[in-house]
Amino acid sequence: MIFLMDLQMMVLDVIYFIIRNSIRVVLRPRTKPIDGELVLITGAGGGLGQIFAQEFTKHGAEVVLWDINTSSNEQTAKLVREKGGKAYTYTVDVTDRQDVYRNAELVRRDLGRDVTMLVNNAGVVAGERMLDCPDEMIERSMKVNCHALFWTVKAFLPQMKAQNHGHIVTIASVLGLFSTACVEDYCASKFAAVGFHESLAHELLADEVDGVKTTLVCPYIVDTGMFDGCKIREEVEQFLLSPLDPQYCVEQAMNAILVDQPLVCIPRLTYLPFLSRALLPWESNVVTYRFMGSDKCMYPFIEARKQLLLNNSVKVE
Ligand SMILES: NC(=O)C1=CN([C@@H]2O[C@H](COP(=O)(O)OP(=O)(O)OC[C@H]3O[C@@H](n4cnc5c(N)ncnc54)[C@H](OP(=O)(O)O)[C@@H]3O)[C@@H](O)[C@H]2O)C=CC1
Ligand SMILES: CC1=C(/C=C/C(C)=C/C=C/C(C)=C/C=O)C(C)(C)CCC1
Repeated sequence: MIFLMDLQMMVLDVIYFIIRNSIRVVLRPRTKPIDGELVLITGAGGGLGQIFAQEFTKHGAEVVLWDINTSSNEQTAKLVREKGGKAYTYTVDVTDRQDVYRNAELVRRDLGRDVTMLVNNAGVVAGERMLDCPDEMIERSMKVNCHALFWTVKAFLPQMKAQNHGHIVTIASVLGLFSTACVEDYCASKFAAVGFHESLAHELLADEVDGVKTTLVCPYIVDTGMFDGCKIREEVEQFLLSPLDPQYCVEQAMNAILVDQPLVCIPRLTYLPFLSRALLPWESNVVTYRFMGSDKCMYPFIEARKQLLLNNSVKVE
């Protein structure tokens, strides 16, 4: 009897959330205020990190900027301060867990308060075909895109849980939900990041830590330079899916974060290949990939990276 009542409640809840989320696509729910929050962004010196820092500042939050590259990180801080915001910079290699724990402690001591929002944004890609890819590059992708999530979450989640207040944001990728050829290191690490994030979100809910929110951000190609050269079929790119403007991508991510949305794919159209991967036979997906030119979309990207490396080594010599 209790089982049947639970089943009925569950079905009603499922229907309620489908309707609620469909309405939310049209009528955006009210955004939460984040003035006074302390937001830590990793990879803050990069394309998206720099814009995230400015967007969080616009909403009144203070930002702690972590990057392995001191000068680009300082550049982000400068942009934040020019906008009247408060930024604190730390040079951190997120793959080095002792460096992460040490700097987390430093942040706590320097600022005398806890980080309340963590944006795991640092990311890398090898940009080599599987068999040409040096082992160290594969390891680096796994360490930056996946292992680092464990270290930063271990460093900052305990205080969020203690206060029952916080937000963990993971910048993954659509390539963490479906894959394509020649980015094995990246796909493996981003699928892992998605798995990590979702399991953590379930853990928080199972433990009834309802004040710590989670948002998984999965963007398509963004024009930051990271995937320069990556190209699908011209007609599809032109009429359906062009690379995202970084500012647009971050604004969409912010919209999701500020309404505590658990998952956002940017643009929305990329939910489709995610669904078709799960629902259609493998071969059906393969023919779709061929038609859309997404089977070989990384070929020009890898060529461009090779060219870049060649030019750089020529310059060094
Ligand atoms: N660009 C795209 O097409 C897409 C990107 N994404 C994801 O968005 C995120 C941001 O990407 P984007 O801004 O384009 O990339 P960028 O390369 O512009 O920025 C990444 C930043 O992370 C830093 N970083 C790299 N390794 C470490 C490390 N070990 N410790 C600390 N910081 C590190 C980089 O420093 P340095 O420059 O010195 O290497 C760089 O400043 C990534 O997670 C990426 O995977 C998702 C979908 C699409
Ligand atoms: C595979 C695939 C597509 C192309 C996806 C591409 C090209 C994604 C690139 C993503 C990047 C570079 C993410 C970085 O994090 C389409 C056209 C959506 C159609 C269906 C399958």
